[in-house]
Amino acid sequence: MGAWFCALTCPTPPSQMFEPKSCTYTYLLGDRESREAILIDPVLETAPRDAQLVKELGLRLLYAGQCGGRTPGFEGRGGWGLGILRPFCVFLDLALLSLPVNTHCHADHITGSGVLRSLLPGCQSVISRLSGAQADLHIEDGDSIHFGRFALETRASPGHTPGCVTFVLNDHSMAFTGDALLIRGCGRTDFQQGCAKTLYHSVHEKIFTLPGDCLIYPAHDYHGLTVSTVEEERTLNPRLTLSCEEFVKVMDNLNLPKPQQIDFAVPANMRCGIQTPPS
Ligand SMILES: N[C@@H](CCC(=O)N[C@@H](CCS)C(=O)NCC(=O)O)C(=O)O
Ligand SMILES: [Fe+2]
Repeated sequence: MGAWFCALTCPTPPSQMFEPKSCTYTYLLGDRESREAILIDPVLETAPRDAQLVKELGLRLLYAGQCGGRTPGFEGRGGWGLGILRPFCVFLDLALLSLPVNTHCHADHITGSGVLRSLLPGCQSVISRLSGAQADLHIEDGDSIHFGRFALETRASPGHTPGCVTFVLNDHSMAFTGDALLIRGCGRTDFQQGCAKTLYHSVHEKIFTLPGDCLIYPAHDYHGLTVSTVEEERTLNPRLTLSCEEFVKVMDNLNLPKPQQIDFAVPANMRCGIQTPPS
């Protein structure tokens, strides 16, 4: 496989970038040939680290413009933005950018997307339309985000929030599940219009239907775990192996403390994590 994580010289095993305060994983994926890259779930505090890595790796500018149909960069089912056709990808020699995409409107940290837009000129943020959050580009179920020879397929996986999506690499070798599916766990459903029944169906229909050896990369881990597989979670996840009815009961009785940053993270993330949001 030609997609790599984080280090050009280290295609395997994939590495992840960690933000310790919220235990968030940020993933950098790129195509060796074109140098186009995508950042999944960047965090405000570690955005400078991510930008530095993008620069060190000599990534080319991936410019995400609004577009009305099929473009070299995006293939969506519906119309994009205002339907104005503009090129999605513009390459600038040694430009320093990748595309930050968010699996959902996070409650526990402020997204790094807004800061990355400043640190890496031309960088544009992506989130699902159903999140209701502001971004340069809004994606929907079935949309593909291309980077070089690769693409991430967007699979709507609501339940933790209504706008949650899972990104699946086009060869189905890895899935970035956000907070829908965590390793031996799943996202809570007690805020942000969460719904346990919806989450159960999302995971079973959109993630557990992937090949058993598909790698699962979540947005968080609180136990030091880094990666799982569809087969592992299908058989070992203590919540998602229950019946839907039992799952709902478990989720209704988690009694977790609310995330420390929720009161300011959610409003900020609705505005791309910055005070001056993209229009
Ligand atoms: N203690 C953390 C918040 C932990 C938390 O609530 N995590 C969420 C995912 C981020 S919105 C979650 O869904 N957890 C599920 C679980 O079973 O732990 C903090 O204060 O930030
Ligand atoms: Fe979350």
